[in-house]
Amino acid sequence: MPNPNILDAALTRLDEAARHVQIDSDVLEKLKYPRETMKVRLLIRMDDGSRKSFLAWRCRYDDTRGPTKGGIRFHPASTAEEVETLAFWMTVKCAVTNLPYGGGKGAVQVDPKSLSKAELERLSRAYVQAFAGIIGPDRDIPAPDVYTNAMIMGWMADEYASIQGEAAPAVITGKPIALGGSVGREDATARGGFYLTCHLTERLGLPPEGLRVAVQGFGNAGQHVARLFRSIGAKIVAVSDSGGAVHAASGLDLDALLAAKAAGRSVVQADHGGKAIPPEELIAVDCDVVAPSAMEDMIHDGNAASVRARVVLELANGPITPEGDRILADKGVVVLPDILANAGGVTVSYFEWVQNRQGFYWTLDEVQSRLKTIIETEGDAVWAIAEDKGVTLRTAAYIHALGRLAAAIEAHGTQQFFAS
Ligand SMILES: NC(=O)c1ccc[n+]([C@@H]2O[C@H](COP(=O)([O-])OP(=O)(O)OC[C@H]3O[C@@H](n4cnc5c(N)ncnc54)[C@H](O)[C@@H]3O)[C@@H](O)[C@H]2O)c1
Repeated sequence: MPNPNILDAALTRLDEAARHVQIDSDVLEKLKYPRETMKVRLLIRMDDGSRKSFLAWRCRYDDTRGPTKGGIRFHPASTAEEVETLAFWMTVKCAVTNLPYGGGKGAVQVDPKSLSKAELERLSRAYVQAFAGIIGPDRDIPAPDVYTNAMIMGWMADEYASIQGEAAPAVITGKPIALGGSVGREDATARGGFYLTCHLTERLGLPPEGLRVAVQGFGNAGQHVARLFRSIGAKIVAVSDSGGAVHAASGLDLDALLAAKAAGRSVVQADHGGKAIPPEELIAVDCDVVAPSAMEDMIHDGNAASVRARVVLELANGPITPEGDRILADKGVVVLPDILANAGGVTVSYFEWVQNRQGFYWTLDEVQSRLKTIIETEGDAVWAIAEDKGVTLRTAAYIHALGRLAAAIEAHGTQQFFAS
């Protein structure tokens, strides 16, 4: 269940960053609340002929730097506050990576595993019917998130095109390639985090070879990051999903785990070559990098002290609470913060939007090398701020983002400008 104060906790990170820079008070005032959050009830026809209602939201947190951008989550525990927090993080993330976007997010409170495929399609189309006035290629551009995928984005783009009476592929990213998606989008979130970790290996004090990696959450982000780390010879020592967790100090059989997921089974049902462990023990396994890739608030004051990894790679959004952060910093664990570490997804979503608008499509090499350049450039900038100001990489990333957000907000005139 999401923490009801999750937005307040997220905003404390911004306040912490603001203490290290000189910015106009307008900036924090503007970022204190979301610009707009729309809540609707989606009513769909179920396969048995009955009708069922689902709560759904779309939030546009801030659009100073451009149209709002952010995924749509289908999850039974989603709330308005969670959506607004995720939209706030998107605002900051797009500023860290210097994408010409503000931040948005959406969700449907639903357990998608309880729906048939046809019901899932009706729900996805109903979402776009409800929010067609708030989304748009120059207004608010959704993408996949937890329990949504390329096929769902394709249904949504199709529904939007029917409503507008013309094709508008740039309204949504993460689409199937055959429907205007970008090559390289599928693994982009994981790839961004992977590039960042590899780029900083020496500075992070990680062994260049024989890296041991644990992955919490084995969906899009988790599966791809495991595959990418394996490609450089790393061992995947533990993984988990909503069905449980498995561990092998000598390395799990990743192909068996991926095959089980592809067949719709949990990691615990795979022929993984290790042993099942209680899911809460995953973050405490002996490894070099632990990559939370599931939900928010997974590392907190109750378990942060048990983390044995040297580095936490935040592929999930908000997996560490502020108290958890403090404990990890005291232990000397380096956290690669979500707003930089998982920004590969929105970066390649941006590339997809650019390609849709140009009607000109890039090669995989072009996508990956542009992603690498952005992640490494912004990673270096964040690292330099952390060194210069003696702050964590998270605070440094917020400072970096705040500089760009402030420049945009202050360009409309500051308090000093209007009062003088
Ligand atoms: N997909 C993207 O492009 C993208 C981009 C940026 C950030 N993220 C973030 O990454 C995280 C994962 O997103 P995704 O797209 O990979 O979702 P996904 O739906 O593909 O996978 C989520 C995974 O988490 C697992 N999970 C759920 N609850 C869990 C729990 N309590 N313990 C362990 N595992 C659990 C699920 O079983 C599933 O394997 C989210 O925080 C999301 O916001 C995703």
